[in-house]
Amino acid sequence: MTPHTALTIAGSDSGGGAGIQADLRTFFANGVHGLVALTAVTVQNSLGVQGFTEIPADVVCAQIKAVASDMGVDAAKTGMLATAEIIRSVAKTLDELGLDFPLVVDPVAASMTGHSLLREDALEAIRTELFPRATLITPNLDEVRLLTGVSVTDAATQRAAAEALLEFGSRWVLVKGGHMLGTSECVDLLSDGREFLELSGPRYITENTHGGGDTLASAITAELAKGASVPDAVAAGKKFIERCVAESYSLGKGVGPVSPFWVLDR
Ligand SMILES: Nc1ncnc2c1ncn2[C@@H]1O[C@H](COP(=O)(O)OP(=O)(O)O)[C@@H](O)[C@H]1O
Ligand SMILES: Cc1ncc(COP(=O)(O)OP(=O)(O)O)c(N)n1
Repeated sequence: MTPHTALTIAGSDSGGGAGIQADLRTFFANGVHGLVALTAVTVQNSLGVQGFTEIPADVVCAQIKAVASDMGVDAAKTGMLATAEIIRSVAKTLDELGLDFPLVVDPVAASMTGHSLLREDALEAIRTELFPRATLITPNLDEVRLLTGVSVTDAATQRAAAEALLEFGSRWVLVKGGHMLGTSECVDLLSDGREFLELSGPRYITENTHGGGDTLASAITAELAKGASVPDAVAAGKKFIERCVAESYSLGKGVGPVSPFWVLDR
């Protein structure tokens, strides 16, 4: 049987923990065929990002058009987009394609080691060009602060952040709570402005969470590709990432990756 398809528009991580590497294995683990539009090649390992080179915007868009026109796209996600020019071109290409599939926008601004993954002005371009086209946006708390100025420290500020982010035009927002300090639970807040759904799970004690945001967003995208509603897709994605964090491992001298290997025993 031909599987559903999910497209990732994102950068490559030479360390294999995040970016398209994380997206493709998550798509596979969730039973969808992964398609790729590569935006940048990063030089990185467990200690951080040493640099990156972006792919020309017309080549990024040519990849999207090539797979969409031939294979079809059931859902798409964006990760590292590198430059404002790439972001504007991707938005235009999605419009040309009619954007008739769900779009998950993970507004990746920096690696968890603090290295920027965007050139100047690019986060603003994600906000203005992609958020209004997004089915769901999935910022972490650093990205929430950069985008809205809201510092999330508890449930009330998490809700205020969700409301502020929805003003930018996405249909749904997931304010991820992985970086909330002093909590024994990891609570992600999903909202469309009417419903506010708290997705709560145990906080595992580990430093090795590289690729966590990418893995969650691509697990959600895979579920959307198969036809799930946004709340069901996010609930499934949260279960998937929890297990990946629980089984994360050390690799290299710095931050290790979340683990997809448990799916082999399913
Ligand atoms: N230590 C942890 N234990 C369990 N789940 C976690 C942990 N850290 C992050 N998560 C979950 O992983 C996902 C990614 O969250 P977060 O770390 O906030 O974003 P990002 O990886 O983009 O920085 C969220 O669903 C979050 O709740
Ligand atoms: C190519 C690439 N894309 C995304 C990231 C971000 O990954 P990470 O630093 O692990 O942050 P989260 O996955 O936790 O958001 C990256 N480093 N490289």
